[in-house]
Amino acid sequence: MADQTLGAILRQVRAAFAQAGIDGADLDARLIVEHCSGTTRTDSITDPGRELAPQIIDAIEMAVARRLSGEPVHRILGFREFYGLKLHLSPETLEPRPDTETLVDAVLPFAEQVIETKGTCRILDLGTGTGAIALALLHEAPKAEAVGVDISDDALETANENARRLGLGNRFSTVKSSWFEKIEGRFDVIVSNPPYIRSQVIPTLQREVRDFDPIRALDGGADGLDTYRVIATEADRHLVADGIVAVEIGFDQAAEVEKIFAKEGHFLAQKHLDLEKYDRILVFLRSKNQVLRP
Ligand SMILES: C[S@@+](CC[C@H](N)C(=O)[O-])C[C@H]1O[C@@H](n2cnc3c(N)ncnc32)[C@H](O)[C@@H]1O
Repeated sequence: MADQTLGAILRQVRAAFAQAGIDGADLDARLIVEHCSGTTRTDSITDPGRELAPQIIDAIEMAVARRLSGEPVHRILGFREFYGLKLHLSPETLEPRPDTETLVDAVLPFAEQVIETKGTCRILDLGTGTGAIALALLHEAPKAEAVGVDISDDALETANENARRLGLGNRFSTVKSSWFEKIEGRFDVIVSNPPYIRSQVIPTLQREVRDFDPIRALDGGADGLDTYRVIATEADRHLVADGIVAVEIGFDQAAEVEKIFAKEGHFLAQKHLDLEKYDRILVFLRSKNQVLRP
């Protein structure tokens, strides 16, 4: 990189990403340059002539090479924002997606309703990954408590570390378990963004997802619905009488997932759309008479 000022480097990185056909080339360039140089967006506007030190240029060049080889920008940075929280990523955690914020929105009014009557709300997050869903709920509902479950030690370590950094560690605990296997007790809310991609579709996913998100976080079995069957069958043993189950689903899975839950006696209470207007979140109740806050 010949001109080593902040403005020039940003332009060069942006051009390299655009030429490689990277979606969101502008944003990725800015995130990488700001992260490696410790600058802000304001710095690039007010001080574009700032000289960057050689070790910063080296770090930017390395990050650019990783992005050009297909690694997603947040994997390179090592963290991603979710519901306004900075969450660290690790090799076995899924990068939390904006659509999953809808799951937090869907559950929050119910959690607040439970807190008003019971003083707390017990949440079980199945397949917690970075802890995204549980930690966002705990951050928004300061009297709630959550247990994050995962099969991956690496994910549980990362979720605990995220909880600690966010000051939520005293209300968050983790259990290594295959779904409900090692879970004891009952919860007001069971929430999950399970793996829901059909196994045969995985090789066709964008390389950013296929090569960098852990397969275990994506693969939902032959029809993508394996985990919904487990949750629908076993939730009853772990829910209080007026508890709810809220799950994220694939864009075309609403009817099938509703059927799986209905077969086990759960009533569909709410459907929530994602940012692209697909049914993305389903909320189930045990009783038709229960009233949920919208
Ligand atoms: C789609 S990711 C969701 C991660 C996080 N909740 C989020 O929304 O960003 C699914 C998670 O389920 C975990 N998982 C896969 N199989 C599991 C199993 N048998 N038992 C518990 N967790 C499992 C994966 O390790 C992964 O963290």
